[in-house]
Amino acid sequence: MYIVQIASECAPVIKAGGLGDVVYGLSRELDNRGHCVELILPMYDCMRYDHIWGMHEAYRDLWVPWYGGAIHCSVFYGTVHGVKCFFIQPHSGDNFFNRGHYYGALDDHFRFAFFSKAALEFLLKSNKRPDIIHCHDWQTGLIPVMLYEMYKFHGMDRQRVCYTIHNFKHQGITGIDVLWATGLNNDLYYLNYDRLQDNFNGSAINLMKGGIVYANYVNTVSPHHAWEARFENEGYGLGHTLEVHQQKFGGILNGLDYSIWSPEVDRYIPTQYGVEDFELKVQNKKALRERLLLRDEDKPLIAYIGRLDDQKGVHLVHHAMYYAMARNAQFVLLGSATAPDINSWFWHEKQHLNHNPDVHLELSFNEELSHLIYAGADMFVVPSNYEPCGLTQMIALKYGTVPIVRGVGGLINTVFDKDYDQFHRPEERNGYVFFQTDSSALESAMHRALELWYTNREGFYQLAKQGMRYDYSWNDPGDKYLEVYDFIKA
Ligand SMILES: Nc1ncnc2c1ncn2[C@@H]1O[C@H](COP(=O)(O)OP(=O)(O)O[C@H]2O[C@H](CO)[C@@H](O)[C@H](O)[C@H]2O)[C@@H](O)[C@H]1O
Repeated sequence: MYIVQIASECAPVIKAGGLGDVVYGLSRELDNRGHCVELILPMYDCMRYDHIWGMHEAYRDLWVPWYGGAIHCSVFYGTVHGVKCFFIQPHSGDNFFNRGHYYGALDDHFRFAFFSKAALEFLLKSNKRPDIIHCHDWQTGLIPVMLYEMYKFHGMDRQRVCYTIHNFKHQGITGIDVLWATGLNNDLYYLNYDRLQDNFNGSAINLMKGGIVYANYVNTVSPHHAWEARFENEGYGLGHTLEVHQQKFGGILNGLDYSIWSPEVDRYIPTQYGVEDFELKVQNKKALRERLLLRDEDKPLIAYIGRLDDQKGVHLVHHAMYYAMARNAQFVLLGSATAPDINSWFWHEKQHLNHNPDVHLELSFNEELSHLIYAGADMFVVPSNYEPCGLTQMIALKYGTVPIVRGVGGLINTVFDKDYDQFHRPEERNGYVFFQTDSSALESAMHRALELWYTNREGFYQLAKQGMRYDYSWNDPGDKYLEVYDFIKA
């Protein structure tokens, strides 16, 4: 099958979070199975060019219609660790992708609407006719809309779209100007409840809703979150739209690329290990402590890695840090915040705890360090408010780092409580789960994990090894996406 993925991220060249991992991992999986997979991405100034091989200009004069005129673009081609990628570079005063960051500009809706338009225009002009176009999140929500309302009439009538939602909170709610910019124009037609009109703001369009309405198949990234999005408030206002389109909506759990995320082959950790030689893991704990100048004593080490965002339950992350200290454990945090208040809160904490030999806050994005933390920590907290899938708990499991998670979204599909899980036998359980959003709920789960570490070390290691035996690779999700593609293919 010929599959083109269109997305705003692809790890490790462009990674702000889990979207990048998934776009890369799924593409590689499908490629390994013999399918032809190509990616179309924006050519950001700040992406990691050191991960692109053989970059060269592949299409010189791509003129992308935009408002009444057209924007001149070049398309570059290169491979990212084996995955074929096209990068779109517009030459215009708007500097859409030369902002020094991926997201967070005031004109983000225009930047990614332009990207969506340019990606389709590139497919059209270069005569690429994939069986499946797979696009992701609000940034590419307009792709199925433009495909079915415009490009279909220019010879792209056999392309089918799978649309994956990684985060319902960010939907791309914007004014009708975007319709005029992209040439969809007819605002009365699109500003309709059955099409792009936002479900709550009648004069705004919602790009994610457009993706849901027009795509041939829509999914979010775990079965439980698919349920939450429809029946609880986790669809952030799109619940009714999902209800209307329920026959083409589902949940497919993300996978992990174990050629990158496995302690047996990880290039970024000093000592590789697996279930059989689990005792070597402690060497990475030592290396992590050395690197972060933490005291080397017989104490458990608890970690958090992730965006510092309301979604991630930052108040509980903060609480976990102080609870760890109160329980004579160590805590390492690697995260970055985009919201100024959360950012300054954690910088303040960092200064306050700077000389504490049991805590380290690393407030940056650091892919290499994240590997050492997964390998070096004993426990890993994920106290999210909501979590469509969550990759960090799955990575932690693979590294024998016991996850302590809140029971929401994909966390509930992947972590099974050692003491209370009712659906898995004791030897299949792999972590700790709590449900409420208050600090005592978190404390009770952390307490159970710490007690096991302090009073029954062998039992704790046994639990860690049970986690390592789970297979959260792309094997199974790869099958599921291919079933979807087969089902919708023309
Ligand atoms: N400061 C930092 N330094 C280095 N690495 C860092 C880092 N902060 C985060 N990471 C890495 O980024 C990834 C984050 O994965 P998450 O599942 O938490 O994704 P996120 O919430 O961004 O994305 C959304 O999409 C993904 C993918 O579908 C869903 O799993 C998730 O639930 C949904 O919210 C992990 O690989 C993690 O190691």
